[in-house]
Order: sequence, then C-alpha cells, then structure tokens
Amino acid sequence: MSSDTQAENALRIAGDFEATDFYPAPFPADVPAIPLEKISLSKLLNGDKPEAQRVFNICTSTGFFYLDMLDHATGRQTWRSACNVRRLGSDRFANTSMPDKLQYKPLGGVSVFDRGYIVRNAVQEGDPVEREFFNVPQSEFYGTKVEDGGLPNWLSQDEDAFKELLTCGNQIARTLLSVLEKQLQLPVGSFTKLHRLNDDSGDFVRVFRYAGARADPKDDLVGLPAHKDAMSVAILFTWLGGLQIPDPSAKIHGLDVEDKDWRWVRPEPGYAIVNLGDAMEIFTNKILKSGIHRVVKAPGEQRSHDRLSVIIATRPKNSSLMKAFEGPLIPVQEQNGRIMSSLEWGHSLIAGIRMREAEAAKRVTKM
Ligand SMILES: O=C(O)CCC(=O)C(=O)O
Ligand SMILES: [Fe+2]
Repeated sequence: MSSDTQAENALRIAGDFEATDFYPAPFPADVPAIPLEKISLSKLLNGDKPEAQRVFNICTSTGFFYLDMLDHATGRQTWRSACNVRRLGSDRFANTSMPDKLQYKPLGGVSVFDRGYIVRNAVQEGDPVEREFFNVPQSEFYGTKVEDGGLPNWLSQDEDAFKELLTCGNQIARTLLSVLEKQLQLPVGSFTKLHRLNDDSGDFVRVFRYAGARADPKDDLVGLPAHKDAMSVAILFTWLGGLQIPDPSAKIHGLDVEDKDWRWVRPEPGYAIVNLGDAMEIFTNKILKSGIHRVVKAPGEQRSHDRLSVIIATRPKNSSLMKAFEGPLIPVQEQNGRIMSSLEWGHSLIAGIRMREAEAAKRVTKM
C-alpha cells in the first residue's frame, strides 16, 4: 500500500467514527486481492449518469463493488450505524451465555435465516465457537408484527441501533435499485416499489463473528462456503479480510470455483462492499448478476483475530412474484411451472443453503 493510501485510510478510519480498534492488524500486501471499483453514493443520489452506467456495468458482470459511505450524509449515518452495530454485536457475542444465545430461535426451525442465532462449533460439541451470527428481522420494526416472541433480552436493549441500520440500508438499496431499473429502461418504481420498508419482507440485519485462527491451521474450517445471496441487495461492512470472490476470468460451474481462482476482497475503511443477490437475476432473466462469494480465515497477521461483519439484506416484499420483468433489455423468459412468491422462494433457497452447509460440514473442509 502506498503511503498516500495509508494516510487516506487513516483519515477515513478516524474521520467519522472512532473505530481504530476494528483494524488490529494490516491487510497483507502480498495476497491476490481483487481491485473492485469504487462507486460514489453521493453521485448516485445526485443522478450522475456516468456513475449510474458504472454501477450497471458492474452489476451485469461481477456484481461486486465498493460503495463510498463517507461522501454523503446518508452514507455517513449508515457507516456510523454499522460501526455501532459491529461494536455492540461483538460485545453481546462475548458476554452472553450460550444457553441465552440459543434461545433466540430461527423462525420455522433451522430453515429460515431472517431471524435468530446460529452457531457452528469447530469440530464437536464443547469445542470453542468457530462461527456465530444473529439476524434481526425487518418485521421487528416495520410491516405486520410477526408473533415470534420479539428480540431476546441480550439484543432488545439495542433495538434502536438495528432499526436505524436497517432503515439506512433500505434507503441505500433503493437508491441502487432505482439506478438499475432506469438503466434497464424499466418503468420508474419497477424494482423500488417491491422493496419498501413498510411492506412485509424478509429483510434483516446480520452480525457475524468468525473466530480467529487457532495455533494449528489444520483446525480451521472454511468460514462460509461458496454461495450466492438469497436476496436482492447485500450491503456488507467488514474490517478484516476473509471475504473472497472468484477472479472474473474463472470458469465457474454452479458454485464450484477452483481454489486457485479465489481472490481476496480487501476491506476499505469507509466503504461498504455491495453485491446483488439471486432475486435480481430472476427479475432480469440473468442480465443482472448475483455474485458468488465465500469467507475464509483472515489473511496474514489478521488471521488470529476474530472477524466481525455486519450485513444489511434487502429482499423483495413477500408477495412479489419471482419472475422476469418485461423490458427492452431483458430477454423474454419461457414460463413453465408455477411462479413462486418471494416468501416461498426465500424459504426454498435457504433450505438449499442449509443442506449444502450440512454436506460441507460432514466433509469437514480444511483451509
Ligand atoms: O461475512 C462476510 O464477509 C460475508 C457473509 C455472507 O456472505 C453472508 O452472510 O451471506
Ligand atoms: Fe453471502
């Protein structure tokens, strides 16, 4: 990293939120990182056409980009809010007993990811936690109240922080969706009206903790196996390396990516990492791309540190029909079979993810 970049990063870290402890060790210079493009939120909100075109080009190819959170008031509020949620999340993970954590249940048992606490231990019962996360659903704050018992004690005191982040995230996701619908020459509101904060949907805020590596690297599991997101837009905040995406030249079959083709995504202070999920592929008959990604242990000196990440997931409202829009740039889709609602689609996809995870866990993939 050049000293100019270092100085700029230091300023960005110090700039709006005191978060220097989120960066306990530098991201190494000698690992193959992918130079994702940086998009300006401020330009998008001001209707800048070249910036809109850049977003469209990215979303029709790799689907991943950095979004500058510090160049506009909405972004700054979101960044501050994500840092706040990261701090309180790490505190709650550390200071809540496992029985209390486990009482915060996913809806419908294990198959739905928009609510609850989920943990994976290293190898067997009693081993230290390898990976844990909790999701706070949109239904806590907006739309029809779901009778799910509400947030558990260890999270309810932070309700306002989650609500703020979810609200900011929705605004940013809708900004991106309005850019994309315009670039696709669809009627205004085609995508945005399916993603209103007050409609019932599976939106959520997720806080992840991946344990730092143990002394023996043989004990390290893949943090999160290769997958695509079951949502419309994912906005990720992360402070340590670990996220990887395939090189654009990689040959990909389904979710299979050869080891040599994975590239690191370097976390950049003050930027979110944004990607589209499968819903946008469905709405556009694959013109917009849902990016494959996975999470492994952080690289280099970061490896021994716990990695926290905060994700805002925006999904189509529950009643949306999961089929391609008609538009001049969207190939016509042959419709065979019943069209699922977003609610049904989410459940079916997430059940698939769980099944793949269970298979991967059985193979005990070593990194
Ligand atoms: O923690 C990360 O960096 C990514 C997590 C992720 O991909 C997900 O929750 O779907
Ligand atoms: Fe993901």
